[in-house]
Parts: sequence; structure tokens; C-alpha cells
Amino acid sequence: MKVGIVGATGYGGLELIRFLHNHQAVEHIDLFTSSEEGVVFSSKFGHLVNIADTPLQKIDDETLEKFDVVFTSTPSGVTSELLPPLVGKGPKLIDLSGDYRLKDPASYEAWYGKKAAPPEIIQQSVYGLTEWNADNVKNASLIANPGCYPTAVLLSLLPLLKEKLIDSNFLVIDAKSGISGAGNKPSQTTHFSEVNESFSIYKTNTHQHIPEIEQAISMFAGVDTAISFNTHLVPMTRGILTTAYAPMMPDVTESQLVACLRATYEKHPFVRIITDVNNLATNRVRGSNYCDIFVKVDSRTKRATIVAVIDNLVKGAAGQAIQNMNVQFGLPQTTGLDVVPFFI
Ligand SMILES: NC(=O)C1=CN([C@@H]2O[C@H](COP(=O)(O)OP(=O)(O)OC[C@H]3O[C@@H](n4cnc5c(N)ncnc54)[C@H](OP(=O)(O)O)[C@@H]3O)[C@@H](O)[C@H]2O)C=CC1
Ligand SMILES: CC(=O)N[C@@H](CCC(=O)OP(=O)(O)O)C(=O)O
Repeated sequence: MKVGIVGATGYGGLELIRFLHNHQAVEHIDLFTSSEEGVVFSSKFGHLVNIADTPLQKIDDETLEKFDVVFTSTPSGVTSELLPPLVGKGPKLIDLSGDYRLKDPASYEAWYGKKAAPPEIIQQSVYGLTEWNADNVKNASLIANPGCYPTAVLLSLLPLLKEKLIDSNFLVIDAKSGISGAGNKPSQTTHFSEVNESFSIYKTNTHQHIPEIEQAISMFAGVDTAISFNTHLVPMTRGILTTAYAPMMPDVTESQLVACLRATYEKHPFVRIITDVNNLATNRVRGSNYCDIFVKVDSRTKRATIVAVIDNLVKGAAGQAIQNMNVQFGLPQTTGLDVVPFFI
């Protein structure tokens, strides 16, 4: 299989290279850039000497058409223009940005503040939350890979919402991310001296993942809801931890919640249900495609605390994108992704 990566120099792109290099079905990888045409990749990223010594290529429709798969890992607002001419032309397109996730173009424009992709192309895109949408992913020509926060939130909440074990009306979700979630472009808010020894909230009640989470809850659990969702920046490189608080439906017990999660993900290799809270942490999934989920009921308030951890760059981005590619090509989902977390 021949693979092209647009946005290869970014964090998502680098993670795609790390996993695809060891992928048994991938025979060739070409790397594309909007700003550094001709630069030998490994001269920029020394850890890839003898691994990716190819020059970065100019992004060009005719060249991209010749690949079996094209991953786009670019800032929002890029693929809404780049991908439409390529849809249906040959390559499977897997977009890591938010440009094709929201089905309503007006919603995209309101939350992202950018022009939406053409509506007819958005309609063709398939939301790539692999564990919940593999049947559609299989035949998709354009995949909208989920956002990092939505991946953790949805994997942990969807089973419980679908089975009506928790109340969808009062969902409060508190999420924290490492700095790599903001990409490789330096900024005032991600500068070391601003984030080190500090912990902050950002995009209060306005995060662009709110409509994505609500849309997927409607799509996969069949309930329309408005969530309270806030995001925080943690002074670490990788990792996301999301904590959701949800009222229990009458007479539901903690063991029912655990049983529901276990039953849902029994046959899904990347989702693990954790019962000892001491084993739940971002370093338990770091560098891997796992999503670990923990649930505990507060018997005083009759609310459930539902926690998920992922590596934002892997299950939250490149790993899930490759998992989707595996489904599209009829390969085991774990192909190229069967790695042990870094831990330390
Ligand atoms: N970081 C994360 O944890 C996650 C990120 N995402 C999403 O994935 C996408 C990529 O994220 P990430 O890798 O972190 O971002 P980065 O900012 O690290 O990298 C993006 C890359 O896109 C390329 N690029 C920039 N502008 C353009 C353009 N106009 N046309 C084509 N290419 C361009 C740049 O490479 P060059 O200059 O060489 O072209 C750059 O290296 C984003 O949409 C992000 O929101 C999704 C989930 C998680
Ligand atoms: C820490 C940090 O800044 N994280 C980013 C991650 C979101 C992301 O990757 O967004 P899209 O894919 O939806 O564009 C954020 O909160 O905006």
C-alpha cells in the first residue's frame, strides 16, 4: 500500500510516520509540505535518519491521486479546500482535522470561525470513531477522524447513554490535555515559561469539540443533549484525561455500569476497563492506541464519575486514523498499532 501524508512535519504527521513505518501492509510513504518543499525530512527530524530520508514534496492534487491512502494532518480550514477534488478519485482520504466532522456547515462556521467544506462533501464523510462506526468506515472514501477530547469522552459515555444507565440531561465533563494537543506552532499560551508549574482552563464553554460530542451522542446513543464541557491545559507533553459527572438512572448500580462497559468493548482490543483507580493515568496509555476507562458511583449524590485516558497524539489522532485505515483495507485493527505504552 502506498501512503501520502500531508502535514507530515506536524505532531500528528510525525506520529503517523512512527506507526506506519512498522506497518506490514505499507510499502511506501511520501511526505508533503506547504512550506518546506525539497527539505530532506530526516535533516529536520534527526530521530528519523535512515528511516525517513526522503525530501518533502509540494502538495499537488495529481500527485496525491496516485496513493492508496492520503492522511491529512493539517490545521482546520485547510482540507475543506484541499480534499474536495480528491474525493472519489482513488485514494482513501483520512482527515485528522475538524473540517469534516460536523455535518452542519453552519455549526462548523460558528464553532471554528472558518468557512465550511462544501456540504455535499461533508455529507459523504464518515465519522471515524472506529469502535462505534466500523461498518461505515469500511466503505468510506473520506474519513473525518474524531477530535482528541471527543474520542475519550465518547468512548467512555456512549455505552452508558445508549443503555440509558445514566441521565443524558445533566452531563458535566471536565477535560485536561497535555500541550502537544495544541500542535507544533509556538504561541504565548503554550510557551514553556507560561505553562510550566501552571494549570489553566481555556475556551470556557466555547470549545469546538462541544458540537462534535453532542452530534456523536445523538448519532450513536440516539439522545439529543446539551453538555457542559470544559478544557484545561496541563504542563505535560502528551495525554488527555476526561472526567464526566452524570446522574444515575433510578435503581442502576455501579456494577451495571461496569458490566455495560465491559460488554460493549469485549471484542475491542484498544479499550480497557480499569477497576483499580491507581492503574488509571495518562502514563498508562502514553505512546499507545489504548483508551482506558474507569467508573465509580458516588452513593451520596447518586452520580457516576466516568473517567477516560488516552494519548492525544495516538488514540486521539494518528493511532485512530491508522485503525480506520486498517478497517478500510480489511486488516486486523491492531495492525501496526500493537505497541506497549511507554509508561515511564
Ligand atoms: N495535536 C493533537 O493532539 C491533535 C490534533 N488534531 C488535529 O490534527 C491536525 C494536525 O494537528 P497537529 O499535528 O497537532 O498540528 P501541527 O500544527 O503540529 O501540524 C500541522 C502541520 O500542517 C501543515 N500545514 C500548516 N498550514 C498548512 C496549509 N495551509 N496547507 C497544508 N499544510 C499546512 C504544517 O506543515 P508544513 O508547514 O510542512 O506544511 C504543520 O506541520 C489539526 O487539525 C489538529 O486540530 C486532532 C487530534 C489531536
Ligand atoms: C491543548 C489544545 O490546545 N488542544 C487542542 C486540541 C483540539 C484539536 O486538535 O482540535 P481539532 O482537531 O478539533 O481542530 C484544543 O483544545 O483546541
